[in-house]
Amino acid sequence: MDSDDEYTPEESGVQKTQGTPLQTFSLENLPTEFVSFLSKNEIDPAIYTVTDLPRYVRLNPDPHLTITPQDLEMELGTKVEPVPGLEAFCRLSGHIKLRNTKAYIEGRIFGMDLSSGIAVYALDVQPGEHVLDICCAPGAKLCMIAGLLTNSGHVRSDRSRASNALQMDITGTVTGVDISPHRLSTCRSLLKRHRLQQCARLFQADGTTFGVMRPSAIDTIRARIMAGNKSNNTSSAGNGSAGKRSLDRESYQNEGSSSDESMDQDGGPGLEVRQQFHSNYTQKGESSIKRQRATLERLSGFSGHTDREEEATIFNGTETEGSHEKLVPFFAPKTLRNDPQHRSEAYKYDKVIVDAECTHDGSIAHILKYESWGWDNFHKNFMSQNRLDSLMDLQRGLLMNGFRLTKAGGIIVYSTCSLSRAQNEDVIAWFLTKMHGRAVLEPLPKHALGIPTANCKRPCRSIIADALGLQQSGPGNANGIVGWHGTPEQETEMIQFQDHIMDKCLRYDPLASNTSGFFLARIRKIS
Ligand SMILES: C[S@@+](CC[C@H](N)C(=O)[O-])C[C@H]1O[C@@H](n2cnc3c(N)ncnc32)[C@H](O)[C@@H]1O
Repeated sequence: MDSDDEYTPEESGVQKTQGTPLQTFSLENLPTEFVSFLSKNEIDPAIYTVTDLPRYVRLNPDPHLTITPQDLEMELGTKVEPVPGLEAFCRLSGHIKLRNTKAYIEGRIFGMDLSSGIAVYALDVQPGEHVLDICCAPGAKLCMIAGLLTNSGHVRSDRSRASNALQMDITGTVTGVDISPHRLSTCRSLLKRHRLQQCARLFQADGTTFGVMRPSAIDTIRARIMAGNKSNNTSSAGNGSAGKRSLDRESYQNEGSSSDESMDQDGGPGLEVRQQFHSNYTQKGESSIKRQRATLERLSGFSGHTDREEEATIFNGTETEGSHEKLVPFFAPKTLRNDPQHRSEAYKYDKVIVDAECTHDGSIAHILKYESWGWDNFHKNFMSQNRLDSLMDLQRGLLMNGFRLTKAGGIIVYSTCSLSRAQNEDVIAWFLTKMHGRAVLEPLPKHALGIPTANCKRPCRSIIADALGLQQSGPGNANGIVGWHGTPEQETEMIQFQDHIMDKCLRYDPLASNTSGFFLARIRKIS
């Protein structure tokens, strides 16, 4: 829950604001149930003493809505420093309430933590791509994705004609899904305030079963514009302008990874971070896939595990064309409103972000707000036993469905603002095991922007063994839960698999990184 400024007490399930958050905080104020949750999940309560984390804003890159750091500094009356390497992000010195500022009301800035920005960069959004954001509300990441699709670096900043604006706005789309209608309303308002609504549509649905593929109606419009631009370009050869740019854009789409270079000649947004996160599907990637698959095979000892069957039992949705009910969007611009909602493989998304519902324990600012909002509300919202019991299943279901809706070769980013192992490394370990080589982790830079990350936690071996269908044995712990013990060879494979997850995923925590707590995994869908 990074965009704290987007959350009202009501959106957090609290009826009334009873004051402002404390600037100083004593650990003794934390409720007993929460302390026991932290202890059970090996989360250091000291993270809640870091109450002076820097605040970040992202400046709207739209030239009509932009503001310079200098002007923002004047308006806010506090130091505003651009974050080197992460264009449009600025660090604020003071604890300003952004909601009431002119820059915020006019859609010139977004409140967003750095770690969330890094999650979006891990998606490596390219012009023309179709992105799905599962658990999208209130919408900080969705707006950033929409901005990357419509304001790609220099392209929009010098556009001069209306037709050019249209052409830029439809080169890619983002589809947001959330279960909560009032959070989706906030998301819709954010999109409109920041004038990003042309490429975005929203659905109120359960992200574990949502089945609407990327919009297809847009293909016809795009083809028409591309054809028009080609002839424009021939007739106006030499004079630069709109036609030339549209061809450039077309070649970005055709050339795949080389698009980065062409985009960034003039300095695209977040160049440095995008380069750090960009990882090509190269020979090196392929050998890593083979290694991951072989490890799982050796570990499972030919347990007869069939991932396709498993997947079929998890999903009850169908991916075939045929008669189906169309889902009415919660919000969609005219161009995307009457989409036929094709269901076939060809309409899967290029990139999917699953910013999963979680216990939010890493979001310091949010947790500390309950000091004034009332811990009872916190307990009701996040700590009730029912919720905790079903949360990991929900996260697994969200990730599985995100995977299902991604095209082969596409990227899925899984993130949470929890620091618990169960909601992060364990979900990833379970998922990779179930996918048995059809999904692989891609490396994420441990020191992007020079921000140190915390060590990842060792995923639970019983969960991995269970997912692989391996027999659990041994004396069992105090609760009677029986652990897994393998042959010496299997033990080695198990450790390698756990190390692999710890090595490839990222954790930010307030003590190590001086950011909100955040977990991130980048997954490539192989087939
Ligand atoms: C961590 S917040 C997402 C923050 C958001 N990605 C952003 O950047 O602003 C988690 C969201 O998951 C939503 N959610 C919870 N259960 C869901 C489900 N089954 N399907 C879809 N969304 C769900 C919640 O309503 C909440 O808005």
